[in-house]
Amino acid sequence: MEQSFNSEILANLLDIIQEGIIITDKEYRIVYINTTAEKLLKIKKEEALGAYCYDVLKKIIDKTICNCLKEKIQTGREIIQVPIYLQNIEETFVYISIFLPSSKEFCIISLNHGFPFTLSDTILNNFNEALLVVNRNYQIIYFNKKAEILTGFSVEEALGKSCHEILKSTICQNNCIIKESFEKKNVIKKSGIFLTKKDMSSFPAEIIASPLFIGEKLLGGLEIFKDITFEVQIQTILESIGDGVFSVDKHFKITSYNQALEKITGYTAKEALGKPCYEIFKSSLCESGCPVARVIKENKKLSNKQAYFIHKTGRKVPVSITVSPVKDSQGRLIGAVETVRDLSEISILRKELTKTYKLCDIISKSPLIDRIFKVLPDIAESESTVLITGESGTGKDIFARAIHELSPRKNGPFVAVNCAAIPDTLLESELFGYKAGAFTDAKKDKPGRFALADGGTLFLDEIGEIPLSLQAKLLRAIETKEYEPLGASKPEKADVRIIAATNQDLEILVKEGRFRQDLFYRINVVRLHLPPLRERREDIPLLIEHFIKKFRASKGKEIVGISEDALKILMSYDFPGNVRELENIIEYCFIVCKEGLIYPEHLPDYIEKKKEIIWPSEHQTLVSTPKTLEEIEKEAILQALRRNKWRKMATCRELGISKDTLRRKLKKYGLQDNGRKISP
Ligand SMILES: Nc1ncnc2c1ncn2[C@@H]1O[C@H](COP(=O)(O)OP(=O)(O)OP(=O)(O)O)[C@@H](O)[C@H]1O
Repeated sequence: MEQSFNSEILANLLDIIQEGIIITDKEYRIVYINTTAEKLLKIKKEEALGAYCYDVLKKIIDKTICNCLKEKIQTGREIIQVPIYLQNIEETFVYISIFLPSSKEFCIISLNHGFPFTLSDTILNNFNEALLVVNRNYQIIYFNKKAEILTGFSVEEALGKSCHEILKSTICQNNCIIKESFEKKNVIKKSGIFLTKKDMSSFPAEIIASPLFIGEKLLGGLEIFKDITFEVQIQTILESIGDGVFSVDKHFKITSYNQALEKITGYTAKEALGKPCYEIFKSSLCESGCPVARVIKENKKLSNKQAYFIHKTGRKVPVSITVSPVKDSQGRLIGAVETVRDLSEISILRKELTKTYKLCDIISKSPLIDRIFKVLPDIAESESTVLITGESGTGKDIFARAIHELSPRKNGPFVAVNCAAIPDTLLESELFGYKAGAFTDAKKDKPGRFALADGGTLFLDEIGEIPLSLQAKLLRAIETKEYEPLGASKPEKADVRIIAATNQDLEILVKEGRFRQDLFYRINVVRLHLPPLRERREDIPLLIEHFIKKFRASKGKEIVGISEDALKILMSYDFPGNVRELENIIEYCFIVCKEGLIYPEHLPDYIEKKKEIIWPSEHQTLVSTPKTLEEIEKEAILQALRRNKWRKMATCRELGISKDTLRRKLKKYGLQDNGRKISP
């Protein structure tokens, strides 16, 4: 049968090719076997010729495979490139192809020295990544289509070459990745390596190298490489922006992660990549309303959602996040990208802006008040007499209470006396008490405020109103801690700390001879001046909120805040009655307003009219246009009230009218109805 192939040239040619060739007759008896096939099958030409091919092959091919091949040949079917494992000494893999010419006169069996792929060539060529396979000597034995495109070398140029000649990567010389994978017997992945193409241009690549073993025996290795120019460009962009950016796949695994995020979360990209996003960010939204899940589900962008992350150190980081869906080239959803803005600084600034100081029941955001807060504990700690000055309603009373609360006397009584509210004739017995029989109505002993305040604090409000006749006795009581109740034969002791307050200028009263200088010096040991509300307008919104809360609780009305317009009006109002006036205004609003927000129409009328008629500014002349006598009188009373900080008694004194007359005039001009509290 050899004669059928009597062309010696053909026989010689077949003999030198690297492919094993066996030719059988139609009975599948071997009529030709070339040298490569002899070597591969470990059989001598003489033994093989005339033998049935499957008798020869089954010695080195797994029986089941051999039977399967036999069956196929017998049914006349061709076999192309089936990888088979030869159980010869070298234990190699070969591709077996069996061609049956149409005449079916003979059959050609070819044995390709191949590699143990279970994937067919078609699959490998359609593989998305460039792929090459090397043998143990780093010679390329497989090179797919993508590898051709990426490197510019054809498969013919690549096969048989050493891989470094084709890939020419920056790590080929010293850090050969495939060599490393052989040594470590593991898959190695490297990114940011530059590969040089056939045309000498280069591109950044990611390479995965894997050794190929059969049992313990190293056969070679494969390299998968891809051009990551786009990713590098994107990464460069991502690194150059200040916001944190990361992307996740559909399973919430982090696929990219920029440097800004490392700062926000404390986790490096290395720690984060490949992890589920909730493990890294631990956001306040992770469990309840995961925005990434929502975006993936609804395929819709989500903007500026406020949340916080937990930093690696456990600190809460306030953030604003925007999440967008990510699609592949065919428009299929493949994940999401999230941008993260760190709001820490903004919230620090916001906190700074909304910083409020609170001490006991006093709230403020004014640095002027904060300065007082800072010294108040020390003042409280001392036993010194304190003089609190400030216009009416600025908070002298609550500051006095705060001093008491912070002092070592806090468990003792706090007794307040408004010296202006008690008629001069009664003030002495009110302060010092009396003994039974001291005067006609004195049936039994009555302790005074000094006695009641024993071991605690006595707050003498409006101390400027104390008549001169009583000032000497008061001075003695403060200095010696001893006093004599009316009708007493001997002094009594009272361990009292004095806090005095006034809205008058005591120095002027001293000059005018209406206040004793020695008493003034005695009480003016520590002086606190409370600025009027118009000098700390920043407190207005805060106090409005405070009073709304207070009245909401006590009056049970669902008033939740103040409208911008109403706030604007109050912000530009001068508040001659200070915090007390503001408190009264809000209380008035709680009567007029049903629920929701306080609007301008809920504010007392006089506030809007103040500049026109009711509250002329201090510099406005009384008679700028012709006025009626009544108008002049009304304005004169208002000016006097203003000068006397809205105190009736002082106003009466200045105008030389009685309290009754003033009361009538105020009623006549409707001044009581305007919401302003006028002190006695
Ligand atoms: N900073 C503040 N925070 C909260 N409430 C305040 C503040 N300042 C004043 N108030 C409230 O305003 C009202 C008036 O304050 P307070 O009676 O202390 O003023 P005052 O200066 O003693 O007035 P007067 O001189 O007329 O006696 C009180 O209800 C008080 O609780």
